[in-house]
Amino acid sequence: MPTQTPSAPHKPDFKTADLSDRYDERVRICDPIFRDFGGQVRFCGPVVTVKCFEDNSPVKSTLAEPGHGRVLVVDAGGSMRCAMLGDLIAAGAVEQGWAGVILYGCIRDSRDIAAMPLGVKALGTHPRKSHRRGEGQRDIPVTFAGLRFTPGDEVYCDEDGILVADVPLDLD
Ligand SMILES: O=C([O-])CC(=O)C(=O)O
Repeated sequence: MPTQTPSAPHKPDFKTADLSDRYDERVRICDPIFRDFGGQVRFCGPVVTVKCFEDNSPVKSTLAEPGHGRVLVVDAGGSMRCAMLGDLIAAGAVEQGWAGVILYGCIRDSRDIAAMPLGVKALGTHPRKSHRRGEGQRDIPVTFAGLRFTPGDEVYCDEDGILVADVPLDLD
């Protein structure tokens, strides 16, 4: 067993395809609009949500908190006009033990983020940073890519996509 720091997310073995077959109508599946940018493609954990548009203040502040293996789901309105996550915030998320980020928007510093042990699913990349005016909401249900994410849902991500359940799934 590799040694993990206390805050490092547990990395379970699963395939979303198998979970879809096994749990069928008990799980919801995201429209396939995301690309993988993180060094960790398979990740899962309880959902924390933020909603913000071209202002990444709540992304930065939330990922600076202890992650406890959770996944930050960001409804950034699908903006393709700036990046809501870059290498510094992502490195902080790794440090704090977040399992990953699902971002309905763009990232930057993608080469650096690809080398980090963090799951990152996003729409694309953009060189420009976002505003930071302290605007946005946290811990509310968010809807994008055909799915509603509610804080406390469990999300499962891999190369094939994003699957959401109301309760943790038995992965054995
Ligand atoms: O600071 C930002 O807004 C995004 C960024 O570039 C980083 O996280 O390094």
